Amino acid sequence: MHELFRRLFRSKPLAAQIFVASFFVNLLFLASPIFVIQILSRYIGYGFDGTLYTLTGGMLIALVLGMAFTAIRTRMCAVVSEEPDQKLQSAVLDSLARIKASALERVPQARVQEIMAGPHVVQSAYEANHIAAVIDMPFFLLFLLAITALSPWLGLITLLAAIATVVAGRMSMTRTRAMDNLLREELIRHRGTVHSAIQGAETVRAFHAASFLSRIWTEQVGRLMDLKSRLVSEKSWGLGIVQGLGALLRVMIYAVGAKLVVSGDLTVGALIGISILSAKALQISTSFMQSVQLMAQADDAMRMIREFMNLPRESPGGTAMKRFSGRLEFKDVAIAFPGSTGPLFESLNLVVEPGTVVGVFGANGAGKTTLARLVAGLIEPGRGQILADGVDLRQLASEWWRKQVMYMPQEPALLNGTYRENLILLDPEVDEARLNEVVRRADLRRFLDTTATGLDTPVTEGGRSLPLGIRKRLAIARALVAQGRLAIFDEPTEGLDAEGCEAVFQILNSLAREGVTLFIVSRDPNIVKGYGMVIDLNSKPVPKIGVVQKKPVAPEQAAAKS
Ligand SMILES: Nc1ncnc2c1ncn2[C@@H]1O[C@H](COP(=O)(O)OP(=O)(O)OP(=O)(O)O)[C@@H](O)[C@H]1O
Repeated sequence: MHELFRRLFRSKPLAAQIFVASFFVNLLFLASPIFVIQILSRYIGYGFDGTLYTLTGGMLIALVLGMAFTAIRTRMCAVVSEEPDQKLQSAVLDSLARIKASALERVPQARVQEIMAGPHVVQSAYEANHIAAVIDMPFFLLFLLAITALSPWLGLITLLAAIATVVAGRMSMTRTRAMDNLLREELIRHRGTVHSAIQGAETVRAFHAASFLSRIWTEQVGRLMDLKSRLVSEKSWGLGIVQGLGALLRVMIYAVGAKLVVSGDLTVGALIGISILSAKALQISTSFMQSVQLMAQADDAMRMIREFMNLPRESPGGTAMKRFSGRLEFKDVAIAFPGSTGPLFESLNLVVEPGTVVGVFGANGAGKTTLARLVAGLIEPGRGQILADGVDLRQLASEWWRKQVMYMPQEPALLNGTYRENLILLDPEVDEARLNEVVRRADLRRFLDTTATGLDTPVTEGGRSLPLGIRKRLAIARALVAQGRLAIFDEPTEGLDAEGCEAVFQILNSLAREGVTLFIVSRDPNIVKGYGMVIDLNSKPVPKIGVVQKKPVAPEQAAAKS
């Protein structure tokens, strides 16, 4: 409800107009019972056709006006949610893009998906008809007053029925809300399993994992079905009560009303009119409760979204230097992941002059990729500092820093867009000539020539169906578009064929010649020969630093020397 008022009173004039329109919508609804009462008591009583025509004409005008006011109100209620819905959508997407990678990694993917779907839940709850249903609630009094004016006893019965509807709805809402939350948690777990089964479809077949999967599946689906059936019976209990109350109200109205008619305190026409009015009054209170229930679900979705949006973010501000030379300094850098018994590495102290080729070396799991991600500014050290030209990476504007870095991750992922859109992410203004040059350097031309639309071919499923070598080449090209003074290549030749490896050597050589600082994680002996400096992460917990060449040297030159 708080969110509804927030949305509604963002524009006070609009809120006032909606209330005025709602007043007329409800007032005009009174026309039909009045018509019934008048027809029954006047026309049937006196048989004068003029009365019938006048009443019918008036009724038709009221109907048309009622429809017009309803349409106007619906349009205005839709406006109430337009901007907040759009803002929520973009805030969620913005959070997804800006939350620190280390924080995002701790949220299960299935939960992130649920959070991303949250704005749709909120949107459905705040649709125009639900907003109108809540605003209609005060006008319940209008109908109650009309009934009470005709018969206080029947007014009291209607009031009691409406109170019972709201109380029953409230009780049902409290019980179903807790169950809804349980169901959501269970669904998130189940979606995680589904996701891993889809991602690992090949593994499931190759390792006969179907029975393993089916055990987990059966347990999860069993819990889900149990929760769903409890929820359905809870909801149908609530629905049953509401329907029962509706029927009970009709019975009571006619039973008490009939007695009043017989005793001469009420006319038949008034009884039928009251019946219409009380049905409308009860419908207002029922719709109100249904909409409030949806809004409570939206509140839960909003709570999840808010928790997500409160996760630590990359700073939007920060320093953007005029020029970055490529000089890096590591001061007492240490990192440990939550749940691990000790640091992955610590006390990393090192100065990397511009143009140095730094090789990162270590066994599987030694922390090579972690170090590469630290330098790329994707994660932050637990202790110490990484300085770029003397400025801590944490103080740099992340957007600016990413443009200084040509980063090629070990497992490159693409976004669903075209190849071109993926390549120009860091520099959407890059000209065609440069793009073609980058494509040539990454040895992508041959592959692109096999496609009908070249760079404009769409990427689907994040590029997972593409051969690893092509994904790597695309990732290299994407990195090169940045044209920074620091290149971080994580296992650049892993999975590449001879031509691909050759293209990587050439790229590394030319970058080294241009004086770009190279940070390379690789076991490829041809690249290893080119290292000017080595960080050995096998030495635990303090990495060993080895200076292989005093001066920066390209891999190609080193290969020639050996
Ligand atoms: N986000 C994370 N959360 C928790 N632990 C992590 C995270 N990222 C990496 N690790 C752990 O840190 C250790 C080092 O991982 P990293 O990927 O840096 O190793 P690596 O040397 O690159 O390995 P490889 O040679 O297999 O590529 C591993 O034990 C890994 O499980």
